Amino acid sequence: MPSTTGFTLWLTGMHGTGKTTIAAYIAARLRQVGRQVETLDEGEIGQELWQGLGDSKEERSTIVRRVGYVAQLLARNNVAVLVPCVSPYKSVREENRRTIGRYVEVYVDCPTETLIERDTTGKYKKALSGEIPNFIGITEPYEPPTSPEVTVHSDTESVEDGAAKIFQSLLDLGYMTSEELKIITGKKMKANPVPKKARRVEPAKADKPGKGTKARPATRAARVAKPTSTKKGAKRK
Ligand SMILES: Nc1ncnc2c1ncn2[C@@H]1O[C@H](COP(=O)(O)OS(=O)(=O)O)[C@@H](OP(=O)(O)O)[C@H]1O
Ligand SMILES: Nc1ncnc2c1ncn2[C@@H]1O[C@H](COP(=O)(O)OP(=O)(O)O)[C@@H](O)[C@H]1O
Repeated sequence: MPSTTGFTLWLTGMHGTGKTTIAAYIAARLRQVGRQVETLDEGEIGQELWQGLGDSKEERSTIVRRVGYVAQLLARNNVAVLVPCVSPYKSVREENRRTIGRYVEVYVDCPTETLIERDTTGKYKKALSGEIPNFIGITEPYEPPTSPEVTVHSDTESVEDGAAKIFQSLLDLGYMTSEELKIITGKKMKANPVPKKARRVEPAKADKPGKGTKARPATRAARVAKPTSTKKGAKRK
């Protein structure tokens, strides 16, 4: 028996891709089977945990490490922790993967053009006009994961489709049981166990960008409207 039934489901992706929506869907279903669930939403917990921190690469990395630390504390105490967090830098996410353990990375992907069209919060408009400087995916690169456990394409897959892939991965990794998933999905899902050796814990070495690791600077978006200001270290808006 593992020493905890907790795990961390880390959803990374640009702002507006659907991380929070998918996390809320998963959280509700985990509660349905009696799981203790915490969602660490960077927007909500930010005021408490990183009040005053700005938007430089270093500060963003600190934020992601802090969220990772809290996730680790909760997950080792049987909590299913959901983390919808842009977390743009691959090296920091991999650092968290190593320290947190029982970690499942979900890359929520969506073309930048679609994000700009959706723009449910108006942040892309502000980023493109330069009102929000250093915006990830517009004026700052987003580094996509190379081999996440799950990739969800939120422009072509529904929330339910994305969640089904996530549940399958949780079953394969042994973090959820087929009984729990039968209650949630109404179907008998079969596990394709991931051998312990094949589980992704990357060695602690500096990241070299390789195939598929190219950062996404949203070049088209940047061409659409060049922001008027690129001030570093500005406060998060
Ligand atoms: N500069 C920059 N670049 C990219 N994304 C940014 C930036 N500033 C804020 N955000 C994202 O906006 C989401 C909500 O932000 P909030 O204003 O509620 O809070 S906060 O900025 O996290 O403090 C939240 O994203 P989601 O978690 O995807 O909703 C923030 O990460
Ligand atoms: N397949 C999908 N998965 C998730 N969200 C989607 C999808 N299709 C459209 N959306 C919409 O996109 C928006 C994503 O917002 P949100 O979940 O807050 O994103 P994020 O947390 O990544 O910033 C929501 O309005 C949601 O309804």
